[in-house]
Amino acid sequence: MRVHTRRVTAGGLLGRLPAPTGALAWVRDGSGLVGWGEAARVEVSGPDRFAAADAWWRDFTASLDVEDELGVPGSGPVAFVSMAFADRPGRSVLVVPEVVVGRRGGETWLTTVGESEPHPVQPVTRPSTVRYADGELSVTAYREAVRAAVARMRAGELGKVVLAHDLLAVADAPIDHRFVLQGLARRYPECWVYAVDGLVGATPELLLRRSGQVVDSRVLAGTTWPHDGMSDDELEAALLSSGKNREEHEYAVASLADTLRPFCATMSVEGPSVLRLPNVSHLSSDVIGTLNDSPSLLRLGEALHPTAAVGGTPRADAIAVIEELEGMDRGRYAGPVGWIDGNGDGELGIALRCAQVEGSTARLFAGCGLVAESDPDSEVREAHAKMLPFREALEGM
Ligand SMILES: C=C(O[C@H]1C=CC=C(C(=O)O)[C@@H]1O)C(=O)O
Repeated sequence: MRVHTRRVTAGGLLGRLPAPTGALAWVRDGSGLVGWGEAARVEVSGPDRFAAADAWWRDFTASLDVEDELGVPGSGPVAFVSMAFADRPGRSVLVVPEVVVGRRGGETWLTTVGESEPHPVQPVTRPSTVRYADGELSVTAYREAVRAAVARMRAGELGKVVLAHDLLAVADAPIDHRFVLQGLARRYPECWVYAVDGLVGATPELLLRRSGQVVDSRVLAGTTWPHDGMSDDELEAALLSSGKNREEHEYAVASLADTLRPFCATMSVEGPSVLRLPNVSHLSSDVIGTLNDSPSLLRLGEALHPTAAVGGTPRADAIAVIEELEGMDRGRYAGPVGWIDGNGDGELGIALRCAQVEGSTARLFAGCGLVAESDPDSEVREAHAKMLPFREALEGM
């Protein structure tokens, strides 16, 4: 199959997506990648899903006839990736678009894969009404699950666990993924706005980016949101001095850094500082490293997932508590999402602040990191605040 990348004149990315569904995107503040059409796709599952996806991608790219004028990360063959959170059940997806448009550092490129059919551009539509209903885990059941998890941490069974719940949004017409993506991009330029196989969202958290030998990650955990008339500066100061939030954050940083360190010749951690978003603020740390070998981004993602930003500490105990107390299938929420290229480079975020969109229904997810000091009512409010980006984008606010 022939793959051809060439420079094109600059222009927006999300505005190029031709159809209401099937959008592929990974865009932050106007830069990134969008794609459409499917030249190839693979679905994998189980504990070996990363290895299976990696092997498939290596075989697929080895068979390609590539002409790439740029030779930068994201030019040449690209697959959009969305991995299931859990080993089972779960369906992970890699999609190779027929057409990719990429943009970084003032350069814009277009890649075609195989014989691409023309994709007529359809107008973007918005729903006129949206109704909400409980998902698999209602808000009240979530509060009880949080209470039970906190009791276990107070009894010393584990240090941290992240519990999530879901919410159904039902629109009066099939949801146009581009409408949601554009709304998210407008309000959350600091986030990576993404869409892969119907999972649509805007994540502030980068699991790992690999550009040659350099890797970096943005770890988030510990959250506040506007309340009690506090100013942004007061909220920030309270977050930085909160023992409970710092503990949550330290677990998340340690889980990422301790796993990444053996792959690196050098590694440094900076933080925490505060990342301010319109709906919430997070404690945020940046981890930067130089690899001592050349593992692909997918194999690195396999080692790192799930960090304690979405799982917990110890990891295996936290996964068992999540399975027992959430009792729902997270699907691809909280799994790695992003893109990889033919050199094993790419970007994997953590699929947060998202929904699985099917027809006129969206299943929204949000979770909260819990430690022994957590208060169930506050965690319910925090999860609500984390669902606002998707809700507002869907409602056109
Ligand atoms: C699990 C989520 O957020 C994670 C990322 C940032 C802060 C978090 C927290 O403070 O609980 C969570 O660990 C989610 O948005 O669903």
